[in-house]
Amino acid sequence: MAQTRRPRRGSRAGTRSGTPRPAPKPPAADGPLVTLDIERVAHGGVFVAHHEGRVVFVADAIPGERVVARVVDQSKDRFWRAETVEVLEASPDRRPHIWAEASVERPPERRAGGAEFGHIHTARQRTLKAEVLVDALARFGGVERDVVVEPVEAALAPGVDLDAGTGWRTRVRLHVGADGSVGPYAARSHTVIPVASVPLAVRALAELAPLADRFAGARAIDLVAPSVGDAALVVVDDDRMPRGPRPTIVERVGDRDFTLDRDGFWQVHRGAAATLTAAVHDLVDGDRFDPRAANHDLYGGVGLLAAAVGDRFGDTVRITSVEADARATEHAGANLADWVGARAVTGRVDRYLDELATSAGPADLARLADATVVLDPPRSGAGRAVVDRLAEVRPRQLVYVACDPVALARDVGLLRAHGYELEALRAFDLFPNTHHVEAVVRLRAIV
Ligand SMILES: C[S@@+](CC[C@H](N)C(=O)[O-])C[C@H]1O[C@@H](n2cnc3c(N)ncnc32)[C@H](O)[C@@H]1O
Repeated sequence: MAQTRRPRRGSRAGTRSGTPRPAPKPPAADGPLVTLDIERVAHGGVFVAHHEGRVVFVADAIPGERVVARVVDQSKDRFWRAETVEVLEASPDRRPHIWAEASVERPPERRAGGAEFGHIHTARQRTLKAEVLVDALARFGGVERDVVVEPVEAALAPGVDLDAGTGWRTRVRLHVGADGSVGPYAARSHTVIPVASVPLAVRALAELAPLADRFAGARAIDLVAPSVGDAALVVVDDDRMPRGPRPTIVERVGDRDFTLDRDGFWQVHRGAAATLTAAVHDLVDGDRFDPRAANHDLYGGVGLLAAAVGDRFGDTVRITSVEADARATEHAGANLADWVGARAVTGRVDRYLDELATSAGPADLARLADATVVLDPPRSGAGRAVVDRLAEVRPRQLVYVACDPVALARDVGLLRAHGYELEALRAFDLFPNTHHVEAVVRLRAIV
């Protein structure tokens, strides 16, 4: 079993920048108990109630329920945070939390990180995620739109239980507590919850998890199960481990293989890469696609979504993958090597677009205006600087892959202000039992 000392680069479920987040303030264990009527879902896996004119964000609840909750954070004037301690009137959509059996002490399932919807039946989880997306698009994007969150098969993972929403994660980060216990962080805290197994993970990782106890001196343990080859346990920041070459893994999507660093970014389960590839493949409008234009895959990673475009339109299509991580770009170049029109460049998207906007001559600008741009930014979204630059070079269609509804909605709002229109949207339940939802949208330049 090989180990590496290098912290993993950003992943959807971990720290996306690769730098550890500061520990949030621990929740108060002695806050007041309040009885609350749960009104609706909010972004971030919590639910909205009111108490004496104040908004309360409540964990572990379901709209329609009446609960007793402990207030764990009163530091803000306008809203409090609370955690359900007793359900007085339960929703028919409530079920035992998926962590309940795995946890070795109680009541950690109430605060387990990464499975904020684990107490809700899977179908209702999807309607709640749709409500979050609809609300975010209306509030921050100015778009009224119905949304259906589609279920996703976690392809080829033995032991996956689609109904329970378990057994799908191929990457898991476990943290090591001061007492040497190993497990995920509790929600909004750096308290480690010891778990005997990891219900969201594919079976190969759940089987590896108990071994993590042997690495109590490490800062964290990453469990990685690539679709090709064996699962591995990767120790992060353990000074006892020798430095070595950075190991690579192979992930297979359809009949394409992608090589990447074992600690590099990859989608969080096997069905996710295939689902997003298919969605990008379908959402690019073929009538507007110009194979000779300056097409781009921004935040390109190791070339997954560029490959989706190549698979649809042929490998003579021109496309440039732009990615900040030099190693990922190197892999993208190799992964797309059989494709004559593809190239991969290392760079931050904002700087790359800046340079493009200032150095492009009239012919380049025309090729950019005819282009299709796929973008799959980190959770914080593309943001104003990138959106402004994109709008300047004005590609005729954008296909935007987003893992955060609010960041997506904000960027859609900015793009609409620049004369883009949201034309198509699909949303996927790539992360059952968590509050996360993935959306793929197409926008077109209208003016
Ligand atoms: C959500 S991942 C998408 C990767 C790829 N599209 C895929 O599906 O595998 C975001 C990628 O953006 C890269 N990244 C983050 N910030 C960036 C920036 N400012 N400029 C360029 N790439 C960035 C990360 O290294 C990561 O590979």
